[in-house]
Amino acid sequence: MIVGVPKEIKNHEYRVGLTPAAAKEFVAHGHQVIVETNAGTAIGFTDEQYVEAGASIIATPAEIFATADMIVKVKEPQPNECKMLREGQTLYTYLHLAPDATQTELLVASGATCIAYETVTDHTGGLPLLAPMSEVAGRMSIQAGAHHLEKAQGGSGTLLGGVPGVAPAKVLVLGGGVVGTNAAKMALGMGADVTILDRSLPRLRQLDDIFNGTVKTVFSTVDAIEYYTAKADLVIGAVLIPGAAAPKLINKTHIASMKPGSVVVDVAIDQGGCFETAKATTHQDPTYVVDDVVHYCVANMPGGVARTSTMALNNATLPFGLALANKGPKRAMLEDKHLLNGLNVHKGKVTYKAVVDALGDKLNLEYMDAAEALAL
Ligand SMILES: NC(=O)C1=CN([C@@H]2O[C@H](COP(=O)(O)OP(=O)(O)OC[C@H]3O[C@@H](n4cnc5c(N)ncnc54)[C@H](O)[C@@H]3O)[C@@H](O)[C@H]2O)C=CC1
Ligand SMILES: CC(=O)C(=O)O
Ligand SMILES: [Mg+2]
Repeated sequence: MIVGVPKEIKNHEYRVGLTPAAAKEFVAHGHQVIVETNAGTAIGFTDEQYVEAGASIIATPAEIFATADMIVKVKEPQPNECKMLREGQTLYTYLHLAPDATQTELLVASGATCIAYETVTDHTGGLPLLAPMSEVAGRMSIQAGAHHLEKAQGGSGTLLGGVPGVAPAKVLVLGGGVVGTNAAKMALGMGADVTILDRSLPRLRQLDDIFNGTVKTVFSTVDAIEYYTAKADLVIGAVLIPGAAAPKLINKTHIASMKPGSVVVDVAIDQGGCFETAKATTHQDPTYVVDDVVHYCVANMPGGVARTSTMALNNATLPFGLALANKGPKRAMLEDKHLLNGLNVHKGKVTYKAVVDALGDKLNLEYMDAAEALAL
């Protein structure tokens, strides 16, 4: 199979779909790998390294999309990329379709087989291709929050850990999954006073064990959200219902109740965000202010530490990517229900229920079971 790796084009996105080491694995399995020139240069993966790995360097994205059987990316395809996809071609990348009608419409129109990293599952009920980026974004969320609590960044001038004689800042983490756990680790490490809200009691029990009582765990209710948000210096939005639009847990009234100069980091913004006041921002212009509360809502946070993120992402995506290439996408998915869960769009059919729930009426979409769609 010909595996194509275009350069990412989202704002300040320097990650790349395959590292040279991953490209070498595909070549070792008898595949041809084509990489757009300078796809990884910004993070130290040079064209020469890809050539040494056995890949070919291609001048333009148009040539990659025209030639490749499978496109391996990081971020959701931008409109001009969607328009280059075609039936019979596989797209393997993050998609986040539920909050994105434009992309969904374009992928349906393309006829291509579109596999979303973020909905591939594992036998523990986890999301193995989302997890590495959630680890990164969770850790970064505290760095970003601490930075924006500084006066010069619009914050209240609060140090997360406090100092002897001055109490630490209060950090509220909404959602104690991968992002939330990694955020809590960093916040604790900096000496903050951390509370995690989740609606899963088993998860709260696990968190209590993991943190050995050093974080407060609270069952997520409207009342708890109201109470803890008003007291927090920093709120991290980290909830997820896989593949679905994020629930809006924090409304305008909650935001208005916060202290001036408090900071919210909506990591869940890639699924539409869990703050009513959130809108996606970029690394170039990451924040805006609503009711004196600084909002940081960067939809591709791991792109900020693109070298670490690319290696972490490839560790997770490589085995599934090789299965797709070695067996062909159809057989690979039919033989692995966890990979099949990644299929969101195939031959114009939407095969992920939560996407149809979010956009079905607006786009006139009908849901089709993934295995059934693969038989088309
Ligand atoms: N902005 C960015 O650059 C990035 C964003 N993300 C996003 O971060 C979000 C979280 O991802 P993960 O931590 O991997 O998900 P996860 O599935 O590991 O954790 C989500 C947690 O939210 C909890 N939850 C769901 N509904 C809730 C509610 N109503 N109240 C309280 N808790 C609730 C679940 O019980 C679960 O523990 C996702 O939207 C993901 O796409 C991930 C990586 C990068
Ligand atoms: C998960 C995601 O959206 C990202 O890593 O950019
Ligand atoms: Mg206020």
